[in-house]
Amino acid sequence: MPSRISDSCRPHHSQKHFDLNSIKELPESHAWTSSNDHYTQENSCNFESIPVIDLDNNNNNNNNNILDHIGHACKKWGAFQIINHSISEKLLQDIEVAGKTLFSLPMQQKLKAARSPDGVTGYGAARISSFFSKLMWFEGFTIVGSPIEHARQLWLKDYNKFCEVIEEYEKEMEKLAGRLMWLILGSLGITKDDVKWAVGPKGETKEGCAALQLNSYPACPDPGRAMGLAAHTDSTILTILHQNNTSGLQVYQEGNGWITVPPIPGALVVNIGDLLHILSNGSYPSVLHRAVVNRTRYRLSVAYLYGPPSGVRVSPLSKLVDHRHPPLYRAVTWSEYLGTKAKYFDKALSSVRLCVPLNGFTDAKDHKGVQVG
Ligand SMILES: C=C1C[C@]23C[C@@]1(O)CC[C@H]2[C@@]12CCC[C@@](C)(C(=O)O1)[C@H]2[C@@H]3C(=O)O
Ligand SMILES: O=C(O)CCC(=O)C(=O)O
Ligand SMILES: [Fe+2]
Repeated sequence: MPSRISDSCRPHHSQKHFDLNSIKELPESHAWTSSNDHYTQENSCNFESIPVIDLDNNNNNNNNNILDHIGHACKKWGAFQIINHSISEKLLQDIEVAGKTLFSLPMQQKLKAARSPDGVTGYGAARISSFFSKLMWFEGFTIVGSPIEHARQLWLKDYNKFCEVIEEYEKEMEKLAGRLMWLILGSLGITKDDVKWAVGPKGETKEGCAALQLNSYPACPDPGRAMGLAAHTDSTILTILHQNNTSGLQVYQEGNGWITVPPIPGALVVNIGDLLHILSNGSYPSVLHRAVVNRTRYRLSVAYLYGPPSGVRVSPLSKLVDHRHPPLYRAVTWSEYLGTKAKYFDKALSSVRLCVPLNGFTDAKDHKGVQVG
């Protein structure tokens, strides 16, 4: 990802680094209550979760069938799981091992690759921490492109395997993300002819920008009062998430509250991000989601955050705009939007909004009447 994205993310405060693995009692700094940022741990029971979509054409009657499923999932949930997606089990295992190896290093070692105050990549707390009064039970590592510089800081030598796995994962995810973007847009009746910025001279999908985020959630002595990763939407077109076999991811659904997304071996979760919300002119709202933690089990997730190519200004697609559906958002580059998110967090989408539509539809989060966090 280009440095321009790096310029846009400035944390508001620095924090002490806790070694969460060795803490036996939840510190006050990590104890969330209902008064902290509208925090609520209540989960809904007995509700269906996000759909599982089989990407293998042979298992669906035809491509239209997949598009219908995807369209329905995007409208109703803003998220879905995919199976038969072409990412091998081996690569998913390898990335898990790479993540675990990194997070099990001693703290002083991980801090050698700490994210700098105005940087994007490296080891650190959740970027959105500055918007909350309590700390999250979380440690993260962000990679953009080659991980080699950080790998050198972490290990000095023998980091080749780690780098190979990360690069292979990024390569495979880039292909899958492009394919998913076209499927999702296809479900809105959009073709390659309608999105010039995404198509190269030979009709190929242009390489987008992306970040790989490794998320670690150690077992927590008091999970009911802790928060893994507070509620947020991603600033992406879409995010592809791999979670290990410990549940924790929850999506928010109007009327039903927080719904757990169960880990399915080999499946990947796809989240609609804010830029797709903008592209679709509000038809496919970005999904509010969070991660909760577990008393006994370690949880790891790997998010591939996919955005448009550098410098591209994303705005509601003209095919989705007419006199009855005026454009709801102004054009933004990913870098600009990340800057907006770093400043306004859950108000970022509203801050690039142009007008209130005739049908009275509001932003996903306003609509849900939920305050993020
Ligand atoms: C490209 C990016 C999206 C992200 C900010 C970042 O520069 C790299 C990390 C991403 C992440 C992952 C966890 C949730 C999130 C809100 C955050 O704090 O860092 C997202 C950011 C985002 O989507 O805005
Ligand atoms: O760990 C998870 O399940 C969620 C991670 C996430 O939301 C993110 O990385 O953006
Ligand atoms: Fe996320």
